[in-house]
Amino acid sequence: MRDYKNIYEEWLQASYIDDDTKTELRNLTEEEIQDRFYKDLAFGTGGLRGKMGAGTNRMNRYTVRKATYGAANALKARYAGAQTPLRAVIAYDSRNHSEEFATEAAGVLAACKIHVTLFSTLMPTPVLSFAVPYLNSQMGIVITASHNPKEYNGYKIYDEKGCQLIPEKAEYVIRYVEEVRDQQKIPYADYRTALQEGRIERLGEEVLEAFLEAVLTQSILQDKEAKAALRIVYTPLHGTGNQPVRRALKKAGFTQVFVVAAQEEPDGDFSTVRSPNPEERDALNLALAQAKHEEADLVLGTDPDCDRVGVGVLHQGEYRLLTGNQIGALLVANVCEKNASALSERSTLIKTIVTNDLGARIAADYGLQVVNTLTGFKFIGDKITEFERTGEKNFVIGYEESYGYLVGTHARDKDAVVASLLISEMAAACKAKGRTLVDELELLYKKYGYYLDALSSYTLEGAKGVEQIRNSMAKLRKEGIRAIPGTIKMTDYLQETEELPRSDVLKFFWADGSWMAARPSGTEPKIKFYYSICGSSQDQAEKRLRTIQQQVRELLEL
Ligand SMILES: O=P(O)(O)OC[C@H]1O[C@H](O)[C@H](O)[C@@H](O)[C@@H]1O
Repeated sequence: MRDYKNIYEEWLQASYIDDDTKTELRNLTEEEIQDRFYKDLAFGTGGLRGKMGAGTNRMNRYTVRKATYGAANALKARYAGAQTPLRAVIAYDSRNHSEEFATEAAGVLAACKIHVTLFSTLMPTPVLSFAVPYLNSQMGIVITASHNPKEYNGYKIYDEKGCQLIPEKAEYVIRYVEEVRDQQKIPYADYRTALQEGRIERLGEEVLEAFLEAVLTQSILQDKEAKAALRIVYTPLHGTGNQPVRRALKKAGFTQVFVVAAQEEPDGDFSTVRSPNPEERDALNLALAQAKHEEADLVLGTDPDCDRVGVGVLHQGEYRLLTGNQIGALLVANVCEKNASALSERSTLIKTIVTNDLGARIAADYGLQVVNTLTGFKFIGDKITEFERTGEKNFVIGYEESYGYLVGTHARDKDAVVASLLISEMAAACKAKGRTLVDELELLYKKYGYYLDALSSYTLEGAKGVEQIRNSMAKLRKEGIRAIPGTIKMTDYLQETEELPRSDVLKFFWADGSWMAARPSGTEPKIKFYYSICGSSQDQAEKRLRTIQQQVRELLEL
């Protein structure tokens, strides 16, 4: 371990470290000092993500400045000799310190002679993705830790198409970030002066309007009466979705949208929710309670940076939460149906290898090609760019089981604004026929067979956790096929496959098409198990799922 105490002392002595940071540092226990200084917060393929606080292993203004200086140098190197002036767009979410970190990043870029458009207010990640090419910029930065707990923040970088950096592009930037060794040498422009001089510009409304216009072009339902009849309860979970989602729904003709008042305002403490992640059942608790009261047909909840959306549907008097796989399948069916006449042999669905196959089956029925990527929407975004370049395929829809969907190419990241619009339109069309989205899903199951999907994740923190995850993957790799009854094949994505880069993912298959995948999370200290169980009925599939889950738990002692 490096001499963390020495680095701690350096921070305490350094003239460039502010007084509040020093006070925070002086009050740390020995254990905390070690945790905050034993390493630098790694700038990985997803950018920076970590707990906020003072120290080299935390998200703070100094680690943000360092990452930004590296990114600025990488951008300048990449565009060396080009005549175009360099421009970047910066967005931030509702987290504590997000706006401050965004301003810090702007100060560094301005000092590096890169023009900055900094949003004047909090903004969803998909709007940033849209804004980068819209504002003729070469780079985008979003300050957000997405759906992580409140202690966290993060820093993601986008390329000139508005796609989050794929690993090879990120590695190029990482090299430049690692070269930044002396914090004192990082140039920094005073924010107010740079603003006055026009090196930093703040805007928002015009870009958001253009984004919403692009979103509205994806509408799949014209029936105004049907839209006006749908009752929706929406929660932005204290994040960036509030304005964009409401405005998109309003423009599309939804007049009965009730927002959860207690979760409407931005709040970096996410005070009314255990975790602002719509994947977690209880994230929608307040919205579901209000929905009961309002007799709403549909419940929508977006995460803090509004790239994920969770859905509840009133069905036979009860609210049923749909999974990401289920929503994805419904979207595929409805978007293909609506655009059937425009589809061609080049039309393509993109999904990840841990997303189940129902959507792919439906897409294939409409003649779509299906492309699978590794986990991460950046891989889906990058495929869209590739399709544009080669002209060989046309993007129709992309989604992941982790509640992220994109229809249209206005953004290159998952977009909970367009998804909220389309989900509401699907629900409205159903209601007009006296049905619900759950009925619609049952029809799909009837046609394509029953698919039960489930995710089990285990949080294993710290160095010990890393080791436990590594051991579990190794054991599964070695013994899985023998130990999990009925499996007939294992694909190991660490081995070379034809179409995908190597990745630590294992997938086990059963003869009837059911599968289970295992991988360490790339964003949280977790090992994740994804199940896709085929069956003749829900009961049968659920029973089988429970048995397999038990077998996996016993094998890995989880
Ligand atoms: O399973 P993980 O590696 O933690 O990733 C889970 C999800 O995290 C983020 O939301 C990414 O944008 C998604 O693309 C990814 O699916």
